[in-house]
Amino acid sequence: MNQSLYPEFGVLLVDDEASFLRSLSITLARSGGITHVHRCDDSREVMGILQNRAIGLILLDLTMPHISGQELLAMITEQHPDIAVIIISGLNQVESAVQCLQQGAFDYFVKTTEEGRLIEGIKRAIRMQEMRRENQALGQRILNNSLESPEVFDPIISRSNQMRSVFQYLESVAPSNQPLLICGESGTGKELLAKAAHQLSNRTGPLVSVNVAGLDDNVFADTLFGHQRGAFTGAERNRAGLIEEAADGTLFLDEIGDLSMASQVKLLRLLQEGEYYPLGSDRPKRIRARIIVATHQELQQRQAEGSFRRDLYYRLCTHQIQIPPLRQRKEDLPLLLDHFLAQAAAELDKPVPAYPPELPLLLNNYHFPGNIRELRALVFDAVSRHRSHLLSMEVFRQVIGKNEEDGGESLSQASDSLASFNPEGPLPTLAQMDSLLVEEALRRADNNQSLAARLLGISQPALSKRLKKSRPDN
Ligand SMILES: Nc1ncnc2c1ncn2[C@@H]1O[C@H](COP(=O)(O)OP(=O)(O)OP(=O)(O)O)[C@@H](O)[C@H]1O
Repeated sequence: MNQSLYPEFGVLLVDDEASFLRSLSITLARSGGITHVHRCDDSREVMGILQNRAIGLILLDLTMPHISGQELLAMITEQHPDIAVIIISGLNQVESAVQCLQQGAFDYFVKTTEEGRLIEGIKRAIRMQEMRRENQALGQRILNNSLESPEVFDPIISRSNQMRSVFQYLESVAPSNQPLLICGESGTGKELLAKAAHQLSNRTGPLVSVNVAGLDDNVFADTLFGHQRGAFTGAERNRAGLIEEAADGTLFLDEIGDLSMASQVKLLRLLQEGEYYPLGSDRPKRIRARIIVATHQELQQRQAEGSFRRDLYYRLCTHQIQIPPLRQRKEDLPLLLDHFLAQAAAELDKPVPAYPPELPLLLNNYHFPGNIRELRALVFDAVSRHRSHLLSMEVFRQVIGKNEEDGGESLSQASDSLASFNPEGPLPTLAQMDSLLVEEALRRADNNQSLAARLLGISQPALSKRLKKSRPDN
């Protein structure tokens, strides 16, 4: 994608007055950053241009010699129904406006319309076209179950279908200029996905990342927008902000859920207007970076509490990805375990250790509150302490055992499971529950008694005693 051009598809301006075309293209570039523009001052050439160029939006005059705008509109909506048409007419007539809209025009403006309103209307049409194209691309990928650039996802180890859908979605929205919101618990790989999105966008500029949690509003503005010499005491030189550093690339704002209310207003304005002012400057600059934000917070809950702006949330969530936590994609555990063992061994300059067959079972029964980051840390710790040829389970047992003892998440998970009792059926007795739990633990532990005992929070001899009682043949 050519980064100096926006949007990704062409915008065709059609008017018999060449001077109007010139001034309109200047306005589009200056006030809307819309630069992917073709001009045509001869209505007879329009249909030929549509055959040869990838046009997504047409700004069409009505009164023209040879073929009138209204005739052209009829031809375009019939032969190219996927192209949006906005009428920009010298005539301020309700009747012709209504006719054009009925014929399929997206919007209708008169040439004297205030510039801001006109640009906003054109941007609305661009956004709609972008989303339509993304939807089509996504539908196609899901139907074919395909990825166009699978190599981009190589660093993200996964065989989960949920993650595959996330990758397909990411490929469809990566070329867009609209913001991308990545949500997911801490350690699920949000930053890795932001990197993949940047790579897929084929932008020529860099990926610039910043964690905005806890940034005071002035620091936030200075970091993003930069400042002019003399803007405040100590500002001895002009300094470019990260938005400028990320020009033609991607600006990744991590932990957006923790942004202060004052900074949320600044970010909203930036996204709405596409412009910002470096501190101390009264000359606006246009943003040329795509914005990706990530958070581990529930933004909808933060809105309800009043600590996250609703309008900002709606701006950010045009494209949204929810990464599932590791406990919901346990099929990834064996792959990740092997991946981190190899990585740790290489980094620590040791041979890749083998591990006892109980290890995957133990991991499989853990809820990983810290997700993949936690698994990675556990494996690195185990490999660094490892001496014999077989990896010791001790590191894993210490952490996993401690977490289970602390209750916390696992207690709430246990009560989630209880919620699955049929409220209208009879309640099982304690004795029945006792044996159900033991059976379930043995199933999950693949009949490994020491692991099953750990899952049940009892010692192995205690479990063995119960089993002897309930299954005297054992
Ligand atoms: N699917 C994966 N395959 C390989 N490594 C992964 C995967 N997911 C995450 N990781 C690794 O786990 C660690 C945490 O990932 P990352 O920093 O992307 O998570 P995050 O969701 O951004 O976390 P936080 O919310 O705390 O910022 C990194 O070392 C990353 O390389």
